[in-house]
Amino acid sequence: MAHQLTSTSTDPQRDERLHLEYVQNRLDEAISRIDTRLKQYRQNIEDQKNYLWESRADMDHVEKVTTRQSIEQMVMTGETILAQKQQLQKLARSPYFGRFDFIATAESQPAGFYIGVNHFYNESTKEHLIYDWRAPVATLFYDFEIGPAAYQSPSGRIEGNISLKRQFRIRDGAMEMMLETDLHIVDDVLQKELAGSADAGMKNIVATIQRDQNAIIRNEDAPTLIIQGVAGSGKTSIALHRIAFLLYRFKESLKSTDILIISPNKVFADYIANVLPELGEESIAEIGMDDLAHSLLDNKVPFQTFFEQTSVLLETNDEKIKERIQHKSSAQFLNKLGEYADYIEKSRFSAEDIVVVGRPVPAWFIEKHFSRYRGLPPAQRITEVVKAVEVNMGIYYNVDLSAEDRRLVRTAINKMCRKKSLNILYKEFFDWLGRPDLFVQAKGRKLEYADVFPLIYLKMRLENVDNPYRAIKHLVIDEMQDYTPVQFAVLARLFNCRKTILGDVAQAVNPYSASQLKDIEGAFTNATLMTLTKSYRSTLQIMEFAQQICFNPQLIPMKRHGDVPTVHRLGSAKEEITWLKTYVADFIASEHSSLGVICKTQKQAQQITNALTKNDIDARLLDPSSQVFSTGIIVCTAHMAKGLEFDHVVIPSANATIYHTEMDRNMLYVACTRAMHRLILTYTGEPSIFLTLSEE
Ligand SMILES: Nc1ncnc2c1ncn2[C@@H]1O[C@H](COP(=O)(O)OP(=O)(O)OP(=O)(O)O)[C@@H](O)[C@H]1O
Repeated sequence: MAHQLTSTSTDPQRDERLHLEYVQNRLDEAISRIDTRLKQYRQNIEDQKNYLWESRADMDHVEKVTTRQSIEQMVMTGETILAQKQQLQKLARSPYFGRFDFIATAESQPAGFYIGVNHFYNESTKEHLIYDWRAPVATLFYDFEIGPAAYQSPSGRIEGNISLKRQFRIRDGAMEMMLETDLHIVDDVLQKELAGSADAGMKNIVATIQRDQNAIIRNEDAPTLIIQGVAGSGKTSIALHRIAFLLYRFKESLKSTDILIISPNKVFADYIANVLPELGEESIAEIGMDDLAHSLLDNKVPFQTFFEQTSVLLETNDEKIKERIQHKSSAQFLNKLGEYADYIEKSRFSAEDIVVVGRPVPAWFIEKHFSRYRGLPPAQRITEVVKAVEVNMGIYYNVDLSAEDRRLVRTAINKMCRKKSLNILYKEFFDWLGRPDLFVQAKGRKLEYADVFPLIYLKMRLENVDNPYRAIKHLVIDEMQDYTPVQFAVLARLFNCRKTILGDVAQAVNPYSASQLKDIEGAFTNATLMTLTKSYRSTLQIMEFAQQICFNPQLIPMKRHGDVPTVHRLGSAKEEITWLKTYVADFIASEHSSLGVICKTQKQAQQITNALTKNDIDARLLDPSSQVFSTGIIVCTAHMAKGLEFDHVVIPSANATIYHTEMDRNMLYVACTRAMHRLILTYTGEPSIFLTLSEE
C-alpha cells in the first residue's frame, strides 16, 4: 500500500514536515526492532560459544563441527541484519528526495509516492513509506510532469494522472528544502546540485536524473547498449546508475560479482568507486586494458602502455608512428588480420598420407581432424589427431596401437606442422601485407601499443586462449572512443555477455587510434545506440570557451552561469609559476575544494609539481601508477584527467609552440571540459592557435 492521502492542506510545508517526522519515527522503530534482533543474535552466539568451550570434552567431532557451523551461520545472518540496520540509518538521514501523487485510471483514490535511494516498508502499518528510485512506479517521477502519465508495472501498463509533484533536500534528518514543482524536474534543484563543490569521488544523482538519462538507465532490452554522450553529459554517472538499476531489477540472476568495468586508469576507478555503495550496492570489479592485455599474453610479452604511446606522440609528433597507429586502428586492418589468420590456419599444416602398422591413413583424414581441434594449443591438437587415428585403426582395421606405434604417428603428424611462434607469425603478417615497415619495436625492445591487441587477436584465432572472464554477465566499457576495432573484436570474443559501452567520440586522447561510432556499432551485433547531448558539468561560459576549441554541434550546454574563462599572457615560464603560486593561494582561501592543473605532458606536470611543492604547496601529481583520486591541488596531464572533474582548472603553457597539432587540440578540449566552475589558461610567447579569446 502506498501512502494514502487524507486531506488537502493549505500548509504543505507543515504537512511535509509532519510526514517526515512520521517516516523518521517509523524508521527509528524499525531500527530498534533490528537492534533487539541483533542483541538476541549476539547473545545466542555467545551462548553457543560458551557451550562449545565448556562441553568440548564431552562432544564428538561431528557435534563440534555442527555447533561451529551453527555459530558461523548465526554470524552471517547477524551481518546481514547489521547491513539492513546501516541501510535504515542511512535512510533516516535522508529518507527521500521526491514525492508525487498519482491516481491510476482504474482507481478512485490518489496515492502519494515518496521516492528515495532505498525502499522502506513499514510492517506494522503495511505501508510502503518510501519507494526505491529503481521501482517501476518511480519512473513516473523522472518521466512525467503534472498531468497524464503511465508506467510499466510487473502486471502491465498502468495509466493515470499525476496531480502533485514535490522535491526535497533532506540532510542529517532535517528538511533543508522543499519545492513544489508543476514542471519536469528542472533547473532549480539541478542548478543547486551542479553549483556545489567537487567531492573526492563521483556523486550519485538519483534526485535529479533527467528524462533522457532515465531511459538509458532503465533500458532492459539492449544486449549491447552504446551511450554516446557529449562532455559532461553524465555518461559515467548514468552507466553506474544503470548497473544499480540492473542489480535491483534482476536481483535473482545478477550479482555485483557478475559485472566488470573496463576503466581508463586506477585513479578513475577510485573516483567512481563510491557511487554504487552510495546507492546501496556493492562495488564492482574493474580492470584496465593494459592489465587485460598482460593477462591474455600470460605476462610474457613486454609492451608499451597506452599512456606511453600517447606521451611519445605528444612529445615527438612523429609522422611514422602516427601512420603505424592509424593503420592498425582501421576496420580494414582488422579484416586483413582476420584473412591472415585464416591463411595461417590453412597453410601451417600440410597433411600427408601415412602408413601405420602397414595400413594406410589418408591425408584428408588427418587434415579433417586437425581442423576440427583448431581451438586447442598445438601439442594437445596433435594428441587429439593421434587419438582419432587410433580409434580409426580399431574400427576399420581392427588393429590396436602400441605405445611405440602412437609415438611414431605423433612424430609423423608433428612433421606436418610448420611451427612458428606467435610473435614470428605476427611479424610475418606485415610481410604478407606488403608493409614490413609497419612493424617496429618500441623503446626497450617492447611491443608497440598499437601491436598489442592485434597480437592478442591473432593468438585468439590461432591458439586456445584461456578466458578467465567467462562468468561475467555484464561488461561496462568506459571511454569507448579510445579503443580500436581490433580491441573491440578482442572484447567481443572474450565477453559473450550484455554490455554497456560509453564514451564521446569528440574526446579521443589519441585521434590516430580513435574509433568512430560506426566502427563501434559495427563491432557488436544487436547494438542499440542512445545519445546524450546536454552537458551538465561546466558553466555555460566554460562550455562556450571549450566549443571554440573543438566545436561539437550536438552539444547543448546547461544554462548555469559563472566567470568567463580567462587567458593570461606571462613574460616567462618563471613568471607563469609565480602566477600559479598566487592563484593557488587564492584558491585555498576560496570555498572550493579541488583545483586541477592540467598539462600537456607528464614531464611538464612533474616540473610544475616540483615547483609548487618546493614552495610548501601540497600539490599531488597523478601519473599512470597513481591509485587514488582526492580533492585539493592535483597536477596531471589531460590524458590522466579524462573522466575526472575539478572545481577550478588551470591550463599552463597554452602556447602556440605547445598546443598546435590536432592531437593537442583534443587534449586542450579535454582539459577545459574538466572544469566545473572556473577555467584559467596561461601562456608565454604566442597563444595556441586554438585559443580565439582576446587576452585579459
Ligand atoms: N542528472 C544530473 N543531475 C545532477 N548532476 C548531473 C546529472 N547528470 C550529470 N551530472 C553531473 O555532471 C558531471 C558530469 O558527469 P559525468 O562525469 O558522468 O559525465 P561524462 O559524460 O562521463 O563526462 P566526460 O565524458 O566529460 O568525462 C558530474 O558532476 C555529474 O554529477
